[in-house]
Amino acid sequence: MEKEVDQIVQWLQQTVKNAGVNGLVVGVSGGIDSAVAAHLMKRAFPDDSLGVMLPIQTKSSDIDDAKNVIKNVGIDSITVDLTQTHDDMYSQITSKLNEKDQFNVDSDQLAGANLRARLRMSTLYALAANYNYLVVGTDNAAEWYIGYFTKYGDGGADILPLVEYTKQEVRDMAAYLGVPDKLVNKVASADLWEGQTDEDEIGTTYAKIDAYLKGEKIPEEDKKIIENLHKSSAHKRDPLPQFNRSK
Ligand SMILES: Nc1ncnc2c1ncn2[C@@H]1O[C@H](COP(=O)(O)OP(=O)(O)OC[C@H]2O[C@@H]([n+]3cccc(C(=O)O)c3)[C@H](O)[C@@H]2O)[C@@H](O)[C@H]1O
Ligand SMILES: Nc1ncnc2c1ncn2[C@@H]1O[C@H](COP(=O)(O)OP(=O)(O)OP(=O)(O)O)[C@@H](O)[C@H]1O
Ligand SMILES: [Mg+2]
Repeated sequence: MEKEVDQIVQWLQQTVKNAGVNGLVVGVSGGIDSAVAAHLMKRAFPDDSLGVMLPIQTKSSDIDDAKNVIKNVGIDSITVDLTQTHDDMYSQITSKLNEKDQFNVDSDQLAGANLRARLRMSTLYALAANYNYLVVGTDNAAEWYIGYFTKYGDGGADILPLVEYTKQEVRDMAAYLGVPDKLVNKVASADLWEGQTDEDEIGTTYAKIDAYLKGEKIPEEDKKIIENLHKSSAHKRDPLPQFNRSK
């Protein structure tokens, strides 16, 4: 693990150097992925790493977890509460749709949820520009493979240090980096709506997705879920479709 961590840290340093910027910024949610990212960043750039807490109607226990991550890592931090901004924007959008009698209740939960992720992304980019930093995305291999992220939301980032690590590998790395057990074993949640958990929404478990990615045999039903999600989220990983004049 020590070697893996050293390699990621060196890669972070090299990538920042190649980009001609000063350091790195990440959103810290109180979840495991951003805790690991923050630790790695602190190792790479002790004086040029920023952890940002971006609550949007966030539970106080998650805010406490995020504060503890900031404290344990010893990283510089900023909190920008986006609750009011989100509520204003969301109500403007829905009231305009209601005026036209075109508000789609069925898509509402996800549309509102993705708005949160995109507001967080916008805030991180504003801070990145201020400090001349890059935005660190926290997607792991499982999330990336099935497209479990908001396009241009948490998926909108400059670099992805954890994208080749399974969820379990991220947990193992967290334990090595000294993240408290409580967080290492915390149920993964995107914090996009009350009571949301990743595994409930996805319909399979991280353990099964990790196993699938390692080429191990998993139940047919889970394999189908994973393969369907991978296929339907290809547009999030591929380059943008561009009209080609010469064809
Ligand atoms: N074939 C295609 N080619 C090009 N673009 C295509 C497309 N199909 C849809 N699109 C576009 O993509 C949009 C749908 O993608 P997107 O907006 O991402 O939305 P979607 O994939 O529907 O939802 C995001 C998922 O990621 C989860 N999430 C989000 C944020 C954080 C986390 C977390 O773990 O923390 C998890 C969230 O709970 C939800 O399950 C469509 O509205 C459309 O604009
Ligand atoms: N309240 C928040 N404040 C700051 N950043 C956030 C917040 N919620 C989500 N994010 C950002 O969005 C990323 C994606 O969320 P995701 O839930 O996948 O990761 P996590 O919370 O770090 O770990 P886990 O998946 O175990 O919950 C986070 O890693 C973080 O960078
Ligand atoms: Mg989370």
